[in-house]
Amino acid sequence: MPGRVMSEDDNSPISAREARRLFAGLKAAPALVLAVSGGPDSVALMWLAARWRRALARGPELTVVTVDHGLRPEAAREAREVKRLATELGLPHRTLRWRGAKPKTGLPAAAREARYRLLAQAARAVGASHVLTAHTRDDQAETVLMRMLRGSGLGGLSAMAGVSQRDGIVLARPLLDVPKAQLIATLKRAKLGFADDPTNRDTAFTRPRLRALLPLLAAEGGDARTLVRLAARLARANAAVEVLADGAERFLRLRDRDVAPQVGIRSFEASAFAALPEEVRLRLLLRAIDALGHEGPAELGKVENLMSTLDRAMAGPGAAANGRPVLKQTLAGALISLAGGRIQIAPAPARRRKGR
Ligand SMILES: Nc1ncnc2c1ncn2[C@@H]1O[C@H](COP(=O)(O)OP(=O)(O)OP(=O)(O)O)[C@@H](O)[C@H]1O
Repeated sequence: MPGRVMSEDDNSPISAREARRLFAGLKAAPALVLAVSGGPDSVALMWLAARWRRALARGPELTVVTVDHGLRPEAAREAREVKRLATELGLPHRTLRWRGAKPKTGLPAAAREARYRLLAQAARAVGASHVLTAHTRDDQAETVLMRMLRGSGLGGLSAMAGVSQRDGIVLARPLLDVPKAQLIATLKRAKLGFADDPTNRDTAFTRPRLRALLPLLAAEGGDARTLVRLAARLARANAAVEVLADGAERFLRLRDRDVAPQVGIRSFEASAFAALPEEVRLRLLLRAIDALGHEGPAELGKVENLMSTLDRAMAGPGAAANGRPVLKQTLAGALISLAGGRIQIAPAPARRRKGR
């Protein structure tokens, strides 16, 4: 099948009308933090948000925040450049530094974690309800691809949500359906410069390597739009499974009404649990382990292994008999046991905790 040809719209600058639609849900917020690295996407976000806000009689206060991860010598200069642009647009700007030890492995993930923590702190400091990032449709497609290669579950393959919560702050991605090419066109039209972060092309990292694959996939018909559509469909299925898991949890609790609830312990009747669909059982285990374990979140693959072990133990002799547990296993700081026909999930004893 020939590759999809980009529509003209994919390359056109974003109009004021289109920007009003992108930011429509944010009008009533008291204040917004714009996360701006100085790269093209986030400079475009800043410019579009400033233009949108100027056209409103009343609307949220905007504050631009740049995080300097302390990893590249140019970062401080780039932050100053963002400040200059923000000031030109009449917006206040703050630079926040990631201090402390940097890990030797998993540096991009640790930097991202630190960045979101600092952005949430900045939002609280200025009374903002939301942090806005400039993730684009291309970023979303890369995320889908990364997670496909990792063999992620439904939740992971749903990729990034347009709106989510983090540390009590709403994380919004208003440009998630916008192709990067449109942001570049917007910058060109506005005659705005931006920083070129070489890490984005550094093939020592997975994401840039996968980014290079995207044109090849597009030539086979799997362009960004297709990958993003896949993520949206899986997000829908994922939301449905979550609702089923809510219902199953209520059902199991109802069946448990004769059992005195113990604080900090979840317990399911094993036969009722076994009758549920596999994906729902996995969610229930994941939820209980994440809620009660102290090393979460649990890895999906490990919970899948645990469930196979549980299935075998439930089918084996002695599972329903009272007495010694037929299974006892720790996972992500939670202790899972099967005894007397019940599955029980509790915090793992302190002495089993990592590093103690
Ligand atoms: N150092 C940073 N300071 C503030 N916000 C950042 C920073 N790095 C990333 N972000 C935010 O997170 C979004 C996605 O991050 P990602 O690493 O994909 O962006 P980037 O390639 O560094 O920069 P850009 O998306 O601006 O081109 C950015 O669009 C931006 O909104």
